[in-house]
Amino acid sequence: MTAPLLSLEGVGKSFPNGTVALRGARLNVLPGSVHGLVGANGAGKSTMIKVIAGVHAPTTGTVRWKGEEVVWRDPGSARKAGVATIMQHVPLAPSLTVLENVFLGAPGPWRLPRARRAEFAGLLERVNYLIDPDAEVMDLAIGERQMVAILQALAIGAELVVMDEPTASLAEGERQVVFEVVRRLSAQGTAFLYVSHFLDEVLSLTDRVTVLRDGTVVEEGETDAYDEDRLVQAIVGRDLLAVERRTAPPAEISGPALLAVRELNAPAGVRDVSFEVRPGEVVGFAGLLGSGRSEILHAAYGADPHARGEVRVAGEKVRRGPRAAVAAGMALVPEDRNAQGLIGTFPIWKNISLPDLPSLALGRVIPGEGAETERAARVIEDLGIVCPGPEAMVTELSGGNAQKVVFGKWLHGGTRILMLDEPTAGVDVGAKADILELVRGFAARGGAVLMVSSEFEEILAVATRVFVVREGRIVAERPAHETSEEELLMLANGFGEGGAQGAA
Ligand SMILES: Nc1ncnc2c1ncn2[C@@H]1O[C@H](COP(=O)(O)OP(=O)(O)OP(=O)(O)O)[C@@H](O)[C@H]1O
Repeated sequence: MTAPLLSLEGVGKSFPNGTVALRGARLNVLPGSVHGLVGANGAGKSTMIKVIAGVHAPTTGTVRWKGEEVVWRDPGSARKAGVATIMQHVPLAPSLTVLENVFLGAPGPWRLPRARRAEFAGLLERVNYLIDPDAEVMDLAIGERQMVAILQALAIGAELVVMDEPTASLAEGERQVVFEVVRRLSAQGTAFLYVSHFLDEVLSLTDRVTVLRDGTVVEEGETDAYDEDRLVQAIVGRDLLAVERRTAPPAEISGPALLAVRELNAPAGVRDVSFEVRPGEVVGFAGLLGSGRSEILHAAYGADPHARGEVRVAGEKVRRGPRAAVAAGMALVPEDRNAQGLIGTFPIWKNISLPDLPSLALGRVIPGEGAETERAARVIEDLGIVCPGPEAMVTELSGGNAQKVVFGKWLHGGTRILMLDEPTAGVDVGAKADILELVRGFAARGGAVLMVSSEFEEILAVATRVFVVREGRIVAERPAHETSEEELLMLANGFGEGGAQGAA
């Protein structure tokens, strides 16, 4: 067998709070290979990446690079050795240009425009991609930023590129570009460690795969030996019950609208949107990235100060603004949950109680008697949040588990209308099924749900009705049990008959 480029043996990592994130983990990344790393939320993937990137020192075990034992005490040492790590929230300098970003970490004087430009052109040729070197990074789409990060890795001569969920927020076309580049560069000899919850990506892109569960490696081998079922089995440690698609019309949904939206317009890209949602309904918004699907949710919730239109909850007009929306029983779970959903310096229980903050004594640091800890414990249980308990700080959670906290805080309490933007982004296959079940249960108890998802399969699994969104408008409406992923995709792309504006 080829000697590994990077290998981890018996690597353990414990955090000061006692959490053991890795125990005796191993990994062998072969030169020029694409190696998949998968596991449930909290399994230890990010911790392993951080050990490789020199962010965390392992508590036990050894790291070998090209056969030599190494101790990388900071990210600079790993980078110098040839390991580039692209984290999920790509830390580029937004006010610098593409060219400046690409050579930010490169050795030598970087203000030598002419030489740098020639080098830049060479890098573009290697990846077969075009991007304006003088564009400012803040103006780029997420997919383009991802490419800048890859170019940055190449500029420092990385032999191993570690990518943490690189396609999580990308549109289909952009995902394909990333795959293309990974394939191309691995053929040229660059190795990749690829972390993703999208198992279809892992199956089609990687040569080898390692499965982590509870900090230990439970499987490793050539990807060809796996199919999706076997990977899921290894990840969650049990067979997973698929969330069954609705094949029949939902039980009679009647009564007056719980949410009525009229003539919603916003400069962010919402045009003449009107619709109603009744108690018990789950309405899916299917559209491509940039179609305005998320903007509609934000405008209806009152999070967009420039939006105009009328929003009524149970017949009562709601004033604009998140405060009034929450008071009316609306909850928005945004896609970017880290930035918008959680307070890092608060423990889990307090984050979960946040929607009721006015009723909490300010500055309290221990859980209140009964209700609050109980609620937090229930959310932890319902969503299978991996954590030491309700007192754990949210900064100590894995990415997917932190997302579950944001989702969970709205599930209990006074929420009647749940607006979900990509509710399962970043959560593992097991938790995905749990979240979809909870969405169904919330509606069954008389709530109304609005859900945006780029995975149409997921919309079809829980929605009762689907609105297709394109260019800021609802261009078609379908009962979920009468449509298919193919039809939704056609409509979202502007093919097929338009259909009525989706007023209920
Ligand atoms: N700084 C920290 N302090 C304490 N515990 C931590 C810290 N960082 C991570 N953990 C814990 O270590 C475990 C592994 O977390 P890690 O982030 O590696 O999981 P992951 O596999 O990347 O999950 P996800 O898919 O949700 O991103 C989790 O139980 C997490 O709560």
